[in-house]
Amino acid sequence: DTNLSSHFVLEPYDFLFDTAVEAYYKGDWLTVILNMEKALRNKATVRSVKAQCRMSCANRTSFGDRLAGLGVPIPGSGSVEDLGFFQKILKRADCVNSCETEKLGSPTMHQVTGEVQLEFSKRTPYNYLQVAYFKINKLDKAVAAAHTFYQANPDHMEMRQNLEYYRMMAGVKEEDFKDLEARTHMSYYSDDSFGLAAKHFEVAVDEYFTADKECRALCEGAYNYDGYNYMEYSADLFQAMTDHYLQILNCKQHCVVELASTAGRDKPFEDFLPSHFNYLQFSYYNSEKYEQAIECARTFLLFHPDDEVMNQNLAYYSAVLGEDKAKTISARQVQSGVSVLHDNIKVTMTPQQLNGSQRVLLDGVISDDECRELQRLSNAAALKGDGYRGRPSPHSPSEMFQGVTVLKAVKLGQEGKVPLKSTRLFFDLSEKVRKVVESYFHLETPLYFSYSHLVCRSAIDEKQEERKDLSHPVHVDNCLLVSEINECIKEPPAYTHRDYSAILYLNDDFEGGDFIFTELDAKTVTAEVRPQCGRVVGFGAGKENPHGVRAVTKGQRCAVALWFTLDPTHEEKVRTISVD
Ligand SMILES: O=C(O)CCC(=O)C(=O)O
Ligand SMILES: [Fe+2]
Repeated sequence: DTNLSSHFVLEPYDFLFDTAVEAYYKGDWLTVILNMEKALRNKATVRSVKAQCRMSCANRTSFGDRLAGLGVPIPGSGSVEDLGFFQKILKRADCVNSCETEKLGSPTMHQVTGEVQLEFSKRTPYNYLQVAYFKINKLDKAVAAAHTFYQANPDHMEMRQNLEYYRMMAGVKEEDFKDLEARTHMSYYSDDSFGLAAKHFEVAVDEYFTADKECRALCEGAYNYDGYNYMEYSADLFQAMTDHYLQILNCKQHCVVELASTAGRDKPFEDFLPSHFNYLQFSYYNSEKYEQAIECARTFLLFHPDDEVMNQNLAYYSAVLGEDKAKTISARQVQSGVSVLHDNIKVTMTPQQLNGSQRVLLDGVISDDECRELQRLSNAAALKGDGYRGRPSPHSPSEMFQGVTVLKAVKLGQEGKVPLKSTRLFFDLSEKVRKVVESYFHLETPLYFSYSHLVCRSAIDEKQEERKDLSHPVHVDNCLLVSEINECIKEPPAYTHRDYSAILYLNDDFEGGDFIFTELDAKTVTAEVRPQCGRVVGFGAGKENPHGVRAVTKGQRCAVALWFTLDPTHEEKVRTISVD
C-alpha cells in the first residue's frame, strides 16, 4: 500500500475522554489535561472535516434543488427521476466517505454513543479540566474552564461558588472569564449589546451565514441507521434512500433553531436573524449612516412586514436621507431557507381587518405551478390509496372528501405510487407556511407541526338542491365548541395541544366553499375568506377563532390544513426522524 494518508487515524475523542476521566480519579492532572484538551480538539476536527467534506462533495456532485430526469414511473420503485436523483446521493455519499477516511481514518471510529455526546453538549470536559488546571496552578485556564462549564450549567452551585472564589483571588483578571465554546456567530449577541458598533453585527451576520452553511452541510452525506451503513440496511434500498433523504431535509430545517440555540438556555433566541438586522439598523442609525440603516430596516421587514416600529424607523430614515434616494435602496439578499418572507408574500388582511385577534390572511405564499402539483398529488393519492375520488364527506352528505397526510404521502412516494418530487413539495411548502406563521405571530419558541393534511372537497352535483348545511361545520381546532352556551371545552378528545392553525389554499375554480370566522355562537360571521391559490389563512387554534367552511356547491376545493403546536413532544411523526 503506497497510500500513506490512508493509514492516518485521528484518535477518537470518546477514547481520549475516557482516558482523561480515568486519570482524574488517580489525580494524574497532566494526563487529564493532555487527553481532555485533545478530546475537545479532535471533536472539533471531526466536525469541521465533516462539514468541509460535505461541502466539497456537494459542489462536485451538485444537483441543486431540482430533481432532474424524465419522471417516467417504474412500477413499485419510484420513478426514473427519483432514481437518478438517488444515484447522485449515493455518489455523494461515496465522495464524503473517502474524503472523511482520508482525513480522519475510518469514519466509523468517530461514532460515539449518545452518552458521550451528552457529556460534551453539557460541557462536562471543562468540569474536569477546571480541577486539573487549578491543581497545577494554571489559574487563568482554570477560570476559563470554570466559566465555560458554568455557561451550560447555570444551576451548578459548586461551580458558581468556584467562580465567586476565583473572582476574589489575586492574579485573576476579568478577561480570564471567557467562554471557550462560544460560537462565533453568537458572541456579540447578548441582551446588553445595543451599544455595540455596527461592525460587530456585520461580523455576526456573516458568521451566522457561515454557521448556517456548515449546519446544512453536516446534514448531508452518509448516514447510519442504528450503526448500519446504507448498503447493509436491511430494508428495501429505495426506501432506505427516501428515509435518508427525508432525514436530510428535516435536519436542514432544524438548522434555524439549532443556530439560535445555545448551551445553558432552554429556549432558542427569539427571532435570531431578524434581531441581528434590528440591532444593525440601530447601530447604523446611531452613527448616522442612513443608507445602511434603510437597507437593514428593509431586510428586517422581509421577516416582519407589518412591524410598526420598524416601519416608523424606515419612514424616518427615508425622510432624513431624502425619499427619492431612499427608494433606490433595497433589502439585503438573505439566503433562501433563512428568509422566508419573500417580497412576493403579502399580508392581505391583518387581525384588525379580519375583526379578531391572532388572525392573518397572506397571499403569494406558493406559485400556480405548486398549487397544481399539490392538487395532482391529492388526486393521485386518492386514486392509489383509498379508492377513486375519496369517500363521502364526514361533514356533509352533499360532498366527497379526500385527504392525504404527509406520512401517507411519504409512504405512497416510497411505494412509487406518487412522484416523490410531489411528496417533497408537500413537505417543503408546508414548512414554508410554518415559518411564515411563526414569523408573523412573532413567536418566542419554535412552532412544530402537529398534523398536516392535504384535503379536497368535491360537490356531488345531484345533491345540491335545497342545500343548507356547511362543508365543514363551525368548530374550534383545539377545543370542543358548545355554541349553545358560547363555551369551548379544552379537554380530550379535542386536540388540546394545537396552538396555531393555517390553511393553504390551492385553487378557486369551484363554487361556494368560502372560509368563515364566527363568534362563539357559531352563527355570527365576523370575517370571510375566499380561497385562491397561494392564499394562507393563519390563526390561533383556540376559542378566539371559531371557523367553518361554506358548502362547496360545484367543483373541487383543495387546501392544505396545517396544525401547529408549541410543544415539541407533539411533533408530527414523519418530521421527527432523528439524525446524528
Ligand atoms: O379548509 C378550510 O378552509 C378549513 C378547514 C378546517 O377548518 C379544518 O379542517 O379544521
Ligand atoms: Fe379548523
